[in-house]
Amino acid sequence: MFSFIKKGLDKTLGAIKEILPEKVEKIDKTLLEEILIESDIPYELVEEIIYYLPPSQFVVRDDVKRVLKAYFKYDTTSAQTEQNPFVELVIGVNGAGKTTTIAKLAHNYKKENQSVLLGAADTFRAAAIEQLKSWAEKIDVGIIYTQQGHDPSAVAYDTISSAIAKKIDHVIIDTAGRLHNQVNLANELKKIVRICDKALSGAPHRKILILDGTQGTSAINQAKAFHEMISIDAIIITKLDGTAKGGSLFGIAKALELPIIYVGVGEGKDDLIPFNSDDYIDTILDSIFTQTHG
Ligand SMILES: Nc1nc2c(ncn2[C@@H]2O[C@H](COP(=O)(O)OP(=O)(O)OP(=O)(O)O)[C@@H](O)[C@H]2O)c(=O)[nH]1
Repeated sequence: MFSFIKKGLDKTLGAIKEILPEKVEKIDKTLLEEILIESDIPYELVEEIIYYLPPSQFVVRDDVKRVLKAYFKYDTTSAQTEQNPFVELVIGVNGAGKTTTIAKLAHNYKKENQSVLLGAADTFRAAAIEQLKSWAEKIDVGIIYTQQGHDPSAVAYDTISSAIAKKIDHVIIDTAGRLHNQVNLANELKKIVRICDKALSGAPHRKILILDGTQGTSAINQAKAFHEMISIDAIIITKLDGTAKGGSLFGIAKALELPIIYVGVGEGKDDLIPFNSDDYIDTILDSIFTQTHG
């Protein structure tokens, strides 16, 4: 797992190495500040991190770790997936990596010998339905879909009902990332949430927001808008492998006060790894300090 997060942070670690070619035992806070800014931690946060460090000009690994770790206090290590079916609603703007992430998530569950049914409730674009169908085939899981333009809530309802009838463990429902306008989108998402609850009281059990990690801090505003619409439960950051902005996770965790549950580190079905803030922070600190973790 450790090497997996390293794969996702490869470009970020490369950028750190440009600033700091040799690892150090103690780091000058001015240099640390530069590294944190370069990895796309929002500036106010960098200032805050520096403020919470000991007053001396040079700081050691443990000092930095303690301060960085505090930003991930919302993380949960285990998912509350005891409900059957466990219903997840996946939300995010087009291109964030929603479809791919749904496939990866489904593949993960399958690897744990759990059954999965997908619901193609992004009925706004025909391509979205086709793309999810093609992934469902590739990873060999069932999918409920309808024609473009049909009611997405009906798809959500049918998917959950079908999963209950077939005793399926996991339902993952795709949603539209964009409609004609923002109000329509909000209304549609709220309706889907209501209808899920009608199909199975308490569903959806987890509303997951997909954020593109290459967008850095600008993803935060997007996330806030979705959070206001339907109150998100957890975040997945995609394309961490494609960016040198690996530090943006601090900004996202702090601004949204939500757990980051997985990160996407590639385009394949196995490229979704559970997010562990200790591994993430240690991997970054390993590229700065000679002292190893543990
Ligand atoms: N490198 C990398 N690429 C990713 C990752 N996740 C998704 N992608 C790519 O990002 C692109 C968009 O992903 P989609 O899953 O189609 O995104 P979407 O949000 O469903 O977007 P629409 O299909 O436009 O609604 C695709 O080319 C994916 O292969 C990731 O973790 N790493």
